[in-house]
Amino acid sequence: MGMLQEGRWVDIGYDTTASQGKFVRTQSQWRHWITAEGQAGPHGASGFAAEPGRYHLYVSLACPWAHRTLILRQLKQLQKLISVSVVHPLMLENGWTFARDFPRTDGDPLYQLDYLYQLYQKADPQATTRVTVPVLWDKHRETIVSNESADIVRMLNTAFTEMAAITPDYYPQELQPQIDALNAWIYPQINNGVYQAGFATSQQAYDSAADAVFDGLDKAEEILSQQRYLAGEQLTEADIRLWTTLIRFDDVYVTHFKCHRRRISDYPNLYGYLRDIYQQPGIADTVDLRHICHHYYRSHPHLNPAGIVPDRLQHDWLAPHHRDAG
Ligand SMILES: N[C@@H](CCC(=O)N[C@@H](CS)C(=O)NCC(=O)O)C(=O)O
Repeated sequence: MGMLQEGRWVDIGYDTTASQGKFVRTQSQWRHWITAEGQAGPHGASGFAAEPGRYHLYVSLACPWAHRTLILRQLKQLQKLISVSVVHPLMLENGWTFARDFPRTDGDPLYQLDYLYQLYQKADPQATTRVTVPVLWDKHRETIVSNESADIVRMLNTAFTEMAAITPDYYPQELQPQIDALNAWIYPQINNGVYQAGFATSQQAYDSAADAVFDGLDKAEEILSQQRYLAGEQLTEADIRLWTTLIRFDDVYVTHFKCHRRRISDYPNLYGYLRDIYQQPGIADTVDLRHICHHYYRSHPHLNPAGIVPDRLQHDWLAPHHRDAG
């Protein structure tokens, strides 16, 4: 693991000493928006108009944040408009790489680079930044539009409406306050909470992160005992954001991040909901447990020095979920 410092790659891990053993995720630095006409979005510069073939999405199939963007690309049927490529699952001293010696990796189809940090250097030769996926890249201007998945999800939801098939709106106006309120606790308690539990370097930081994770899961279980999805009967962005953590939970977060108090398969509603979303068109294709398990168990030598990948759980994610029974 490492980062760019004034344009140079330095192999350093996350420092938790200044935060009493607590893992603090850094803010994404590229926050422009693709919009229908290229007008500026909620922040960032203008000039990123929605055009077929202009943008490329670099993802890891292991990463839950990248996974959100991949799912939106499927749900919004943007496959022909936005190209995608998959990095190698191992993230070690060179960060994410474009190595091809693992199934379903694509290398770098645009510039044949070796490492993702070289793409960041291309966008800004002087950058001081972590080098994260997803990256939404503009092939015309040869720069990063955004490396913040929460924003990418929103722009994929709306920017290409004029040129893509008609699809549902996953952040509909009338549900926005409710979705924002859900994201406001699901992100810190669950999405980022599992990382805070896993990367904690003090008992206290671990204890409070694990409590937050399971409080959050209990709360989600309760909501989903009343209704099919988090914001009601309609699938929204909030569900996709929760779901990419749930699908990794039993295989990885239980063991590797010590979130072992309960598994998702112990919660009847969360488990049915996990299967419900898994079974929707295009979603199962975005899930790759080999990438997920090899990434986590082999990319964090401080947590798992021998890099042993546990044997596989037997999931039946295609079993009936009965959540559409009404
Ligand atoms: N805020 C970012 C976070 C993305 C992120 O942290 N991705 C992880 C992979 S799961 C990563 O690339 N980490 C590399 C690093 O932090 O050096 C987003 O949601 O897009």
